[in-house]
Amino acid sequence: MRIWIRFVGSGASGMRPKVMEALARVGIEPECSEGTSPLGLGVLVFDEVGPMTLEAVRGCRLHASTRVLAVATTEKALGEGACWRLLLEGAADVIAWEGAHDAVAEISARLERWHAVDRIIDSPGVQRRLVGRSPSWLPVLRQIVEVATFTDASVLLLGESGTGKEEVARLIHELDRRAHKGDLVTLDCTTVVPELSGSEFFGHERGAFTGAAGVRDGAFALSHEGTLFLDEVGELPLALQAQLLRVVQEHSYKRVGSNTWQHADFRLVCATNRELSEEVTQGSFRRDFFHRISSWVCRLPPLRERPEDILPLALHFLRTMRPDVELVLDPRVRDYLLQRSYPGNIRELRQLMGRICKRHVGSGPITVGDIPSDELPSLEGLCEWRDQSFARAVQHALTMGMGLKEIGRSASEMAIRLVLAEEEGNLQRAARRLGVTDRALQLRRAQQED
Ligand SMILES: Nc1ncnc2c1ncn2[C@@H]1O[C@H](COP(=O)(O)OP(=O)(O)OP(=O)(O)O)[C@@H](O)[C@H]1O
Repeated sequence: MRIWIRFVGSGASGMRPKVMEALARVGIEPECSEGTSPLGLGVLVFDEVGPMTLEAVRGCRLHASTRVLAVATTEKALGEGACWRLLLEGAADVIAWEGAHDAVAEISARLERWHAVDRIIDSPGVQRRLVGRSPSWLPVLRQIVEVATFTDASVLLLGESGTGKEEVARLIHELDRRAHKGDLVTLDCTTVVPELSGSEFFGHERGAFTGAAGVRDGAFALSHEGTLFLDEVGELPLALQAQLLRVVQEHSYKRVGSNTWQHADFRLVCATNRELSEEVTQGSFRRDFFHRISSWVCRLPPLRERPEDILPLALHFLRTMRPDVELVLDPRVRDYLLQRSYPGNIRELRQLMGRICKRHVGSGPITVGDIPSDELPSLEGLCEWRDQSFARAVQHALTMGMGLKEIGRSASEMAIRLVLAEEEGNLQRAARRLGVTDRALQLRRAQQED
């Protein structure tokens, strides 16, 4: 496992030999990252949460793949809310070296777990299914992978339509490590008919009701040792939520028309695009049921919060739709895809790429003529269309109290991130696209961290 380490402050630097030796004893030999941009997993040792420490933690946010464990030399350094500040600035966890029962064991346990999660994320199984490396998406994906692989917790997926909830449910099932894994059973709660819902969920005995000609297994039995995915769980009627309380908690239930308890061992994954906690407050969703389905809540970001993923997703869809040829996007099409809004999120982008693909002929780049005519911006609206999202972002920054310097810095930081994502981390190509030299781009990134 390759990790980096950085010491901030004289007190921390003074501890360097002691820390390095202790880590080496458990087989961790980190590379010192002073002056370079840290990439991947790492440890930041500091003696106080001052501007230098906060800036160093912030610098790690530049690469979505970087994860930093902040280690205070003393417990005192974490007083007065300092650890929360570090977390909010981007640290993945915070511990104190002194005062910890066994600091090295704690560091090593965390790094090993994060490393295992990152390896799973890099595996073809995950990469094929869920594309994206943006700073808004990667932490969410890490959570999903961790909870799916290392726990049996039920998961509640929240997110707008088309953000990938069903795709994530499939991944959770795939990553489940049970030895004799059962099936993934999906039940769309919008299609559950109240009169038949009992049978749908619990199954029924022969003759339980008119038309029940034979014994039938319900969703709980079918998902035994597997995963039960309740899609659109926000649509479940209140009365049905009450009926499901016991089985969701204790995993035992009775078939309709039977007095015998059955047991089903399933992982529950629920999804909704509704704000369930608000519905709980309003009384339109049961509080007790909400708590039982939400031992782990995961909010999938809308596509507008992960602009760096738009082009990688678009190229991924092109590859799946036209596996015979490596299609590329003309710069103006790239620009169009980045400027456009996607109320239907990833599904909308996928559909758009499907339409573009159908119009495209040959094996050359996709050009503006491949964009369906009803998708084109009107001439009058063209300037506005191009400027709107940028203006909105600047407006937001101003509302947040950011000044010209910070706005300029954030804009170039974003441009660098977008281009690096598009160019799959290739510095030379990114520098060419940004109109700067490789060296200038490297310096720019280093400055952003200092
Ligand atoms: N990260 C991703 N990488 C590649 N494809 C994705 C990704 N996320 C979603 N998709 C694709 O986008 C489409 C919509 O995803 P999905 O059906 O999972 O969304 P959803 O949130 O469940 O939508 P809804 O709430 O409308 O049911 C699917 O075709 C899915 O394969």
